[in-house]
Amino acid sequence: MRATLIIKNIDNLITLKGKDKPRIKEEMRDIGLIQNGVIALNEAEIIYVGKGELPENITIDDDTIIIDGKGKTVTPGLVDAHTHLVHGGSRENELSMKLKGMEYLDILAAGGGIHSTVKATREATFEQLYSKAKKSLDTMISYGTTTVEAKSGYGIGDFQTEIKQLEVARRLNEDHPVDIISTFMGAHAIPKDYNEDPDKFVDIIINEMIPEVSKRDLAKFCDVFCEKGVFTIEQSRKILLAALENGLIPKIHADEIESLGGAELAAEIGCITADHLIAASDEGIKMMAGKGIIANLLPGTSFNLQAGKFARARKMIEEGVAIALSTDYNPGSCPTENLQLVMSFASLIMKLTPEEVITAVTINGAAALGLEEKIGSLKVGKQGDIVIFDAPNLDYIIYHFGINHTDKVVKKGKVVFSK
Ligand SMILES: N=CN[C@@H](CCC(=O)O)C(=O)O
Ligand SMILES: [Zn+2]
Repeated sequence: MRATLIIKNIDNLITLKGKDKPRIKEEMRDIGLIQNGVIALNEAEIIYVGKGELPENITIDDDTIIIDGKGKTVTPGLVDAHTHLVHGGSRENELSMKLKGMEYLDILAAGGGIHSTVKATREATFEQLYSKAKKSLDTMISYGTTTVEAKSGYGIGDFQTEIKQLEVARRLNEDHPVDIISTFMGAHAIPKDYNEDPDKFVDIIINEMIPEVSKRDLAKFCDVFCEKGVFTIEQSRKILLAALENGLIPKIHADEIESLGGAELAAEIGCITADHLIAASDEGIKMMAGKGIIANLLPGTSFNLQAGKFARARKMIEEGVAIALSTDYNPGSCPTENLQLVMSFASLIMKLTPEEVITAVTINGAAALGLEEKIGSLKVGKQGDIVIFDAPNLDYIIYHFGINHTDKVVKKGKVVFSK
């Protein structure tokens, strides 16, 4: 078979070969490392992965792109399965408030935080949102991210703004090399007009918004911010059950700040992921393991909220919960697109091994988006999404933190970023 692109002499080729399922426990440390590796693609598809030379049945010609992997570490394209990609404005004005001791939920309750991004997002045109999000996608791809989840959630009471966000994401998915998977998050904050009767807003989400998003095929997932002062467990349950009834896959911002029982609810409903989980209870973690719910952890947010608390990733792995890692890129609690930095935080602070970290941002990230059969590992037949790191080994990428190690990014068989 003809190769259109090959990468050869790869010092460390991390394939993540193995089952197309979320990896748990010791599976998270089995990364399918090949030294002196070679990989061949035919257009968007991987046609060979091995050691040494290409076999004779893989042919090359003058048009084949040949990349030398000497001194490099090669991995599957990184998956960022939790972002608030499309939004207006930025919130650096919150830094001085935080430095004075004001906390995230205090800023939100005072009408700032998410509410100020809601205002900026409502005021922004489609084109303004598009070009701001496109810039972020360009940054993400430069750090090796090839698939991104993008939530709505900055329209809240204003459904047209939610739709505008989802339509921007849809257009960017068509125009930009990064694949974007959309999530409807109308339940991101209680609009001020419904402060006295939040259940009325929940009813609108359930009876009007979710059916319309589903009918217009604007999102694959539905998310809710289940948190003290935001959506209660009971309200979150209703919203996620309505999502299921309308064919949207439920996921949840769970136990980010307070231990409300979000992890338990994720297990009860059968969410694809529960995200954040900084304050998740022992019981919640056990229940997630029992039901196979993926923990999508966001250590960049813990770092930025200065809460001094990170999700108990080691405990989760011991209990058999599959871990994914994402940026949570958003203008308030985690203003960074840099997934490599998140990988370093996960190891240096949450004590994951480099092998567990790379599993979390590849095959487990893919599983967090229901895409584990298509992306997340380098196997024959899978999509050719690949990162070439200018790093001699995996540990180096994580240990040498805060800089961009990407040399090249291949998306669907095409070089889409080159240093
Ligand atoms: N916590 C809720 N949502 C985001 C923050 C959004 C914002 O502050 O604008 C999060 O995941 O942390
Ligand atoms: Zn979030």
